[in-house]
Amino acid sequence: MIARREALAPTDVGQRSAALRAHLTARFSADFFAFFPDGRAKTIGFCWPVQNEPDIRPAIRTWLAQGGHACLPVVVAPGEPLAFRPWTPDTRLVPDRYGIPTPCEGELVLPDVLLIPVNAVDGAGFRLGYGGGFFDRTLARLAAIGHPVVTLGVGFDFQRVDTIHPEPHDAPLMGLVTESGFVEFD
Ligand SMILES: Nc1nc2c(c(=O)[nH]1)N(C=O)[C@@H](CNc1ccc(C(=O)N[C@@H](CCC(=O)O)C(=O)O)cc1)CN2
Ligand SMILES: Nc1ncnc2c1ncn2[C@@H]1O[C@H](COP(=O)(O)OP(=O)(O)OP(=O)(O)O)[C@@H](O)[C@H]1O
Repeated sequence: MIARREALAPTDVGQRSAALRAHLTARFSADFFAFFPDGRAKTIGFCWPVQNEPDIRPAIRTWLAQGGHACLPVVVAPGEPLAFRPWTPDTRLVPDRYGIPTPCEGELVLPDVLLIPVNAVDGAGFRLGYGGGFFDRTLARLAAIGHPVVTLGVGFDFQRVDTIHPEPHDAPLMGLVTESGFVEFD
């Protein structure tokens, strides 16, 4: 799946990403966050695109312009949950151990919504990532501290599969956004 995505031409990734972003920004309205009734400006956790992952950065800038907040994941160490630091267009990013641009200084925050790239995703919302277990450990940690988070996968249509053969540690996504629209999982 990674090889298929990396084989996409830049213009193709650009067009698919733009379509995906349109579905995303269409949800940046009251009903998207209706299940957060406390009126706080919400923090969206997103990933800096690598290896032809969908580029949702323009949608995040739209979110910031609407008064929202954003953050990026920080790999603290293998085997640990992810941490998160705030992101604005002025934030300095430094490649982490995997080469992923990462904010290396500043406070730690928690996301209310996690937009997480998928390498594959199945009909029940189970995600195949890069095999680090970071996403599942992070969700387990957020659940343990009682911090609610909405989890949406970000991917392309061809990455949808019948089953990724989930293991007990796998936590399903609540929804998925691709170039053709939104899917909500049970
Ligand atoms: N853009 C982006 N950032 C992200 C994620 C993501 O999925 N996409 N992650 C979502 O959780 C976290 C990073 N997840 C990672 C998980 C494993 C490896 C890793 O072990 N890489 C190996 C090669 C693995 C392989 O290809 O089989 C390496 O680079 O040596 C890297 C990053 C945080 N940041
Ligand atoms: N909640 C957890 N607690 C402890 N270990 C975990 C947890 N979740 C995952 N792991 C460990 O991480 C390993 C890799 O998980 P998995 O193959 O699901 O990664 P992934 O979701 O593809 O990776 P990533 O989210 O980093 O892209 C698992 O085999 C397991 O050992």
